Amino acid sequence: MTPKRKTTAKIGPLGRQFRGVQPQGAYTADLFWRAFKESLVKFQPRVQIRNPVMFVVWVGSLVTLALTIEPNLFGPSSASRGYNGVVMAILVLTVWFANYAEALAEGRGKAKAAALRRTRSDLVGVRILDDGRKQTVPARDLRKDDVVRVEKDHVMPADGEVIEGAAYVNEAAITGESAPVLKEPGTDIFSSVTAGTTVISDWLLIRVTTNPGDTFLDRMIHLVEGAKRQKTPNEVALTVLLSVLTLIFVIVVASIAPVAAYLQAQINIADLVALLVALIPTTIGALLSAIGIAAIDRTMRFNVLAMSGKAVEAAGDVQTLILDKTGTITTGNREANDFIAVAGVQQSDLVQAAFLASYFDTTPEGRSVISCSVARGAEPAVGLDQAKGLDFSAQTRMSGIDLGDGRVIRKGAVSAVVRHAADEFHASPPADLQAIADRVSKMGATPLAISVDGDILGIVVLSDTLKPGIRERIEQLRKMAIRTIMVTGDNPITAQTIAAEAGVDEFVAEVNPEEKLRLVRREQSEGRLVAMTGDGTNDAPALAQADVGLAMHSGTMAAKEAANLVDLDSDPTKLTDLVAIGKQMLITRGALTTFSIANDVAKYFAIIPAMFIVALPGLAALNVMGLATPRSAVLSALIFNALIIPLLIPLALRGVHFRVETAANLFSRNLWIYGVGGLIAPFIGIKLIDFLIAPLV
Ligand SMILES: Nc1ncnc2c1ncn2[C@@H]1O[C@H](COP(=O)(O)OP(=O)(O)OP(=O)(O)O)[C@@H](O)[C@H]1O
Ligand SMILES: [K+]
Ligand SMILES: [Mg+2]
Repeated sequence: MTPKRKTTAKIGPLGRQFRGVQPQGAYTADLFWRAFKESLVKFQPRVQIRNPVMFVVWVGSLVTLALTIEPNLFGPSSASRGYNGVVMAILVLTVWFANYAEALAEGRGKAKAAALRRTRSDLVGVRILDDGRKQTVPARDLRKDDVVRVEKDHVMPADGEVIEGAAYVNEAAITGESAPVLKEPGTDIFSSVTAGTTVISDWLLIRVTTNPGDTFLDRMIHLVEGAKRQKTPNEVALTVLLSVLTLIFVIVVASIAPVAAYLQAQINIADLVALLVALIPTTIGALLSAIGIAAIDRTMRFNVLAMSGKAVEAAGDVQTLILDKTGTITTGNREANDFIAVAGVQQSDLVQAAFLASYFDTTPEGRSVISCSVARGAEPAVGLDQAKGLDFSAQTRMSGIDLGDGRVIRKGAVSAVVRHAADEFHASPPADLQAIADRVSKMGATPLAISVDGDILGIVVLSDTLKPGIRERIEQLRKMAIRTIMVTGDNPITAQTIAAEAGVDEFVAEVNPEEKLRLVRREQSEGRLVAMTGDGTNDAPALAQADVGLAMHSGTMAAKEAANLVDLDSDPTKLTDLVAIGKQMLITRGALTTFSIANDVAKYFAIIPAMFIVALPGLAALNVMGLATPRSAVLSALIFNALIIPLLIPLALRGVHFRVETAANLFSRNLWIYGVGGLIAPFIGIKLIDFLIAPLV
């Protein structure tokens, strides 16, 4: 059992139509300055070659550099040194803008990674040797199974498991959440500690569970830094498409030279380069990687760690969302608030049995049963010291106690307790039990049956409430054509009530963790991309199988390792935010690709007539923009081509405005805005630039 119970029901972007609620990480002057330095480093050929579109521009700037030095390098040319030099300068600027966009997108991740590195660099641990001696060693010398003692105000040197002591730990360095967490031995979650967190009271004895380099902190640094950032599948596909487009334009432009020679039209190589750069999709080529990095950065500001860009991208394409009932759709603070005895049983006997059944039950449900039963007069019985507790498990759906006097008390899902009574005591359930349970379930509450030696005394009512806003969220998911499936270990009637209240498309009740895995597989076999959340070790297989697996940081290490996203706030409803972030990234990419390609059409009308005006006066008809001179036409187109990049950087980093609507609506709206807008903008922009620079050239 894991406490995915968060009292706060945070409703993120989707609930507020995404706009204006993105976490604000301001771009500081320092970030701009760092990005500037980084952008210069990116001029290296081995960086440029990774982006074929911009690489062509980069090569173009070398060619025009050569022409600036020797204008007649490729044969007699009417272009002056100065003209070639200006073309070169604009091309260098174009490459630089692309470098800057990427550097700016990477900046925050790098800054965060640097902070995490600092945390890691000065970690030391006090190792306890077999003979009991203490030895202070740097964290990098600690190995799996070493035992270390961590005192108040010390930073945890390694990931580990508490084996002795109890202390409050501040995990802010990792999770950003400064509320201290109590760590103690013996529980799945509360006994695991993370390197980089600080003990703020008492002391702990820790058994190290990871070797240096494998800690969660190391993994975080690795991820955040994106050092080995891999292109996502869609990004690769788009890069290939843009490269092919670029190659086609290289061939087209190269074939202009012989045509011109045949027509005896003298054309300048610098103009050919300019034409090529204007035609290839430089806008999206320059901004593509920034869009992807910015999306990962945005998940990070939501306090979600993405194991890869692929996970964020997949979130945008998800078609099925598998959501837990308790703690995801409902607040998960299931509270015992009533006891209903079956006919012939005293209410006080039921209350007392419920109390005893929960005596060793440390789950929130168990503690709640204790406090409610104590309020109604239950009290510890004699002989509890010889009693043996039975922990709750999602498999058995029961918990309980075996008392010293031989009594066996059980509490759990009604079907589980009925089976237990039949199997162990050959007892059949009271006649009115099912009716009481169904009545409770119909209200959306969870009935727990209590049995003593197979006699079922009645029902404890665990009530739970829907998270505020969850219904709206699910409605929005439906509008985006995402199927929602609620899974729960609870009984079918409670499940149905909650499912109806929340408005999910489907629900599956009485599931155990293996069935979650099967459900993920079933959806995938029907060709859908599946997302799910989880926190327990039991959830790990399903998290690994899902296309998007979001693990809770409060969960077990196994779950976190299996998932491709980890929520440091442990708020499972964030899955819906991640879908929004992923979708927004895909939409931004699509919109800017449309814009980029539409944009290039206009430049063709500026440059072609300018190039051939002398040889083919008839082409003047193409000069629809009425640009001043051939020179100013080429330069205006090129300047516009460069300037559009920085103008669109904010949009690339922020993402285009995202609204919940169907894919078809979205597509046609974006086609209008970015397609038609992309067609018109350069006509205006180039004309304006031409007007400004005409007197100068
Ligand atoms: N502490 C407990 N002791 C005994 N029975 C419990 C306890 N907690 C839950 N149960 C019973 O076991 C069932 C299954 O619990 P489980 O945690 O697997 O699922 P759930 O919490 O109901 O749903 P979800 O999968 O949405 O979290 C519950 O519906 C309830 O009937
Ligand atoms: K272009
Ligand atoms: Mg549960």
